[in-house]
Amino acid sequence: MTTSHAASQQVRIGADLLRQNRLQLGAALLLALVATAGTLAVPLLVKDIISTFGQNETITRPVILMAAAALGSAAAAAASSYLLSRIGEFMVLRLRQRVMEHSLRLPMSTVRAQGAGNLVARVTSDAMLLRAVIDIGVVQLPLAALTVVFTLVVMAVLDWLLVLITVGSFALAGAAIGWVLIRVRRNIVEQQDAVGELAQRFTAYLAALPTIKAFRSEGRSASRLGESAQQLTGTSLVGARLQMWITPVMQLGQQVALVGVIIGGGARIASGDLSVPSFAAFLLYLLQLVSPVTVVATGIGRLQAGLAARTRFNEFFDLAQETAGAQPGLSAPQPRPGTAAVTFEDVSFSYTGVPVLDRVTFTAPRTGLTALVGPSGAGKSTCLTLIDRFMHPDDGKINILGHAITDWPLEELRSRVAYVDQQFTLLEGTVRDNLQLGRAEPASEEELATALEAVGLLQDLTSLPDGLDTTLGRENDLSGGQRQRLALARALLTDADIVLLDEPTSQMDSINEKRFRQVVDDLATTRAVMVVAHRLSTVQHADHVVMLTNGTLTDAGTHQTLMDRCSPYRDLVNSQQMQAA
Ligand SMILES: Nc1ncnc2c1ncn2[C@@H]1O[C@H](COP(=O)(O)OP(=O)(O)OP(=O)(O)O)[C@@H](O)[C@H]1O
Repeated sequence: MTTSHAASQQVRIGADLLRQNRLQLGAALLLALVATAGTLAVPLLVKDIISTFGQNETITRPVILMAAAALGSAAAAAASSYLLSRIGEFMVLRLRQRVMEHSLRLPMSTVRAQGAGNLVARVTSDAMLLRAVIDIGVVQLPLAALTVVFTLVVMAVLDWLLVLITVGSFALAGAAIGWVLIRVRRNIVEQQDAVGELAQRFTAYLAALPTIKAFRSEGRSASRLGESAQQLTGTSLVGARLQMWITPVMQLGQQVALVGVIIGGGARIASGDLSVPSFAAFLLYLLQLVSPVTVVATGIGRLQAGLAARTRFNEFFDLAQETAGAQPGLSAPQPRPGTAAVTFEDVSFSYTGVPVLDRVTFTAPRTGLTALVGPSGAGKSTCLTLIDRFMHPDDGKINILGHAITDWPLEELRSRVAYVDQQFTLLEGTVRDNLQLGRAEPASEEELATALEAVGLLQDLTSLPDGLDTTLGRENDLSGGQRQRLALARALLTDADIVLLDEPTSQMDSINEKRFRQVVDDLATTRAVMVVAHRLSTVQHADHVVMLTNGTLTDAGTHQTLMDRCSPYRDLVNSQQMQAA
């Protein structure tokens, strides 16, 4: 059963905005209307001033009115624009928060398929594009359209024939731009895909930087990245070639209108159908019309970009989150007494169609150390990831603490399983944050010290510049072995019933490996500890050994039983003893 957040996660800009910003949006709209009214009033006031000259009256009043209209309009426009920016920023904030949370709740396979860089591009550039929908679409565009209509109405009152000339000229330009805008939207989706692809490749190359440097591949890698950047540039240039027409075509429309209006207006004045002040006001309106008409034309282009970004967000929010397991609301199951910690029954699993585990059956008891051994690629790590439900078996049954794995709500399952992966991952955060990752409640100083002492890290970490509050990840990093021991201390600080350790001693020296064995033995007295290990010395004393070869179970039992009856295991042990000798 998947958590079907999809429908509720969709980006519904209109509904979202109205719900959360009703007052601010109303104020922004009102201020924008005031600004537009002020702008519209100015030419009429100019007409009054010209008429006043003819009547030999004082012009003080219309001049003051005109100045007040112009200044008031500017102030209202500024305030409206700030309010809109504010609404847009908060919408982008909420969207970014949702994208990041949704990304973290996706299944690992989906995150791998999407690529980290692609997800980063959503939070950065896609979110910025979507902001345009607020900046432009909510107030500016409707208001500009309204201004155009009002202006045309006032112009029609001044002279209907000249308005027909104006509308005809702009309509021709509009039709040409409409053709362009349809293509702009398609191009913007392609551009955003290319931005995601570039970010994805760059992130992957940065993650592999030590290898790139070690193999002197900076130049070759840079030129491959350059190719991705070139692809993006190619797509962006197609967009630029489309968009370059918008403003010139609008200006052309305006020039045609201007010439037509001047010729037509001249004829109308000569025939006595139009007064000079009205013609002056008409011309001012015509000049004023260009700005809102251009806002409409370019605004529709930016709106298209925002809507294209919205489509990408909706596709992203359609990705199903991790399966939640048991129905929400049902009380979480309790471990069944007397049952094994982990049971695999005929479990099969494949990565995108390639079989990795084939009907694997084994049991890990409730307490004690279970070792998963076998040649490289046998499927040992895959078994651990299935236990933490990062992935699902294609077939077979996995039971955890007496219940089918899917009967556990995901959160509950993971609170009962502590997992130390092969990369002994550290988060960018303080040592303390890293240690407490699996805990609901913060650990006391004493608990932290005990866990660090147990893995032999107390001295190393307390002598860092800020002790346990030192931030790891950028300037301060730990050695491979220290990372491994910190990851183990993190598992010690949880009260998980099952501890999964994937290659936990691969980077430890012999002193720390010995210490590790002691820690694991102590842990295994009260919990189930499952260890994947290549170095059999780490796990030879295990209560239970499970050997896998090529995705199938070879044998399971104590070390001695397997030595007696399982020749592949014997060979594995002997080959390591020979290497050690
Ligand atoms: N993300 C993945 N996508 C596709 N195939 C994968 C993925 N991870 C592992 N595999 C494949 O699954 C098989 C089992 O891998 P797994 O890591 O479980 O083996 P392992 O026994 O732990 O190996 P090792 O001891 O080398 O760590 C291998 O053939 C591997 O190539």
